[in-house]
Amino acid sequence: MTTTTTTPAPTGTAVLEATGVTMRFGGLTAVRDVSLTVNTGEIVGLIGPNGAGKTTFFNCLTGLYVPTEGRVAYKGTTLPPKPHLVTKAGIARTFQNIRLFANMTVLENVLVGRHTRTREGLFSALLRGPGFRRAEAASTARAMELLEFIGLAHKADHLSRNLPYGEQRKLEIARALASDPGLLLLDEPTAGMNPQETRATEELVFAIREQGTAVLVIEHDMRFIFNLSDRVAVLVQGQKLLEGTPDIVQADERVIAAYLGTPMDTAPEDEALAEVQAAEAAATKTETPRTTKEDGK
Ligand SMILES: Nc1ncnc2c1ncn2[C@@H]1O[C@H](COP(=O)(O)OP(=O)(O)OP(=O)(O)O)[C@@H](O)[C@H]1O
Repeated sequence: MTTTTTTPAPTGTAVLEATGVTMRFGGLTAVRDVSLTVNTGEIVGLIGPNGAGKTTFFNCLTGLYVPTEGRVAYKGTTLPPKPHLVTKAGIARTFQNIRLFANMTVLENVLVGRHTRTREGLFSALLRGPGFRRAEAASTARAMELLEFIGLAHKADHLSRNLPYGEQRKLEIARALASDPGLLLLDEPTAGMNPQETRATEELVFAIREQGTAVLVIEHDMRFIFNLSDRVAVLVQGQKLLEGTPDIVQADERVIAAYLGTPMDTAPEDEALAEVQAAEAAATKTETPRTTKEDGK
């Protein structure tokens, strides 16, 4: 079978350009020389086995980590590695584990996400002058709009800890959207969801794209990712193994091998493919008896 590493023509201008991003933790290189572009109007999926470096890469994009090497640019401007400045620039994210303010209401949680878009400072807030009140009203209106959008407006005054799990995940997305991002990063948005909730999340992500926000999403649910994404990038052992349309990626033998845990060498391109094919051919020829394998002898 012939495999191709193809990146389709960009659908718009680049929103995110990560170039040669490397992140080392002492002796461990969690992300190695990864480049990735997300264009306006795109949903891009990022997949890879556990420990492949996906979240570390997200952390490099959002300023939580300062990459050891590489550059991250948003709409052509290099981003400073500071989370609040990255959010202010136009990139918002959700986390693998829910990070809501449990004792705040649904509306308040979304309002927290608005703070980077509110100009009013501390004095204005303390004095509660007309400027502050106008800004506060505008923020509340926008937050309510977002709650309508995700279908939680009727629960605006509920404590977030009382929401069912699927709604908490939705609320996290609303909070991220409150900063009016041009790019939304979702880290495993369907983790722990039932099939209906997953389906609803898929619809929500499409709607977010319709509204003009590009999306980069990490997911382990392959059906979700291949349905959703215009393009999928695969990370294995910190390196980008390949990138392409869902059709190309899901048919790629290296991806199948990586998910089955076949060890990869340093080069993720043709060398690795040759290794995987050679290993598979050897395994077919030897046909080791099952009992010997299970005994590990
Ligand atoms: N702060 C850290 N310090 C040291 N090592 C780290 C740190 N963060 C991540 N790592 C290591 O970097 C590698 C990549 O981890 P990362 O969490 O980015 O993978 P992942 O692809 O997101 O995995 P998963 O799908 O399980 O969430 C792992 O070996 C992990 O142990």
